[in-house]
Amino acid sequence: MSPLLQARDVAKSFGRTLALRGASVTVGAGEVVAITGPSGSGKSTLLHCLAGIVVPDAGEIHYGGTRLDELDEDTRTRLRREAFGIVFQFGGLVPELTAAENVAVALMFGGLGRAEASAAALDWLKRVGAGDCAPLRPGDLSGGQAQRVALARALAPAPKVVFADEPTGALDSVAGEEVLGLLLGAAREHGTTVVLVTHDNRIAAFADREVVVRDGAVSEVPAVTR
Ligand SMILES: Nc1ncnc2c1ncn2[C@@H]1O[C@H](COP(=O)(O)OP(=O)(O)OP(=O)(O)O)[C@@H](O)[C@H]1O
Repeated sequence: MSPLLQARDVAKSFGRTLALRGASVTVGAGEVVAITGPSGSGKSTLLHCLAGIVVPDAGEIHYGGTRLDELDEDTRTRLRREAFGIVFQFGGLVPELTAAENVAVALMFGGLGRAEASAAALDWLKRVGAGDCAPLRPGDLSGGQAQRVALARALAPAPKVVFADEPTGALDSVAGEEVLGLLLGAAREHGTTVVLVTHDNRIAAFADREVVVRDGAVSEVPAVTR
């Protein structure tokens, strides 16, 4: 499998807190990788560095042939919008927009016109079982509905990589596995690479590979034969 994403010796501090101290990880194209580890070990920070949301203090982030950490902010943001889909624990939806508009806006960033984007947004909401949510604003959605809408928004523009930070964290285990099933089903269908942070071993077991972060560094767990 050819490497698509790589963190090399990444360090990141927040004030006096050293969140990452030389973390390295390689993710292959089409691979589903779960980042696990104790609370506060640096999982989210590593995900944010890989996704170009946080710029490391030291080390390198490679995406394809591009040094993500060396791009200026505008270029990094553009690349993120074009190539990455991002799902956060509590959805991270824009509160003023309806569910359908939240998804449509992501498609319009990708170049679709308003009418096309609205139609495609509705299709995606139906695909993730959130068709009824289309006219509702995030404040009127349950946690599970918001997660489904966030998933539709992340997947609709056909990203190369989906980054998900505790994508099932706000859900009970049944709903969590369902949302994860939708994410992995869509990803495997399209060959999308998925990097997800989870503290839940059952969720991690669905990944191709688990990467464990401890004290800001990575110890990779070998691929499990299933
Ligand atoms: N924006 C920030 N400002 C200050 N400190 C931060 C920030 N982000 C992370 N940290 C600190 O960096 C360390 C690593 O945090 P991170 O969120 O990456 O860990 P985590 O493994 O994802 O934790 P959790 O499982 O609890 O979400 C923690 O000590 C955290 O408090």
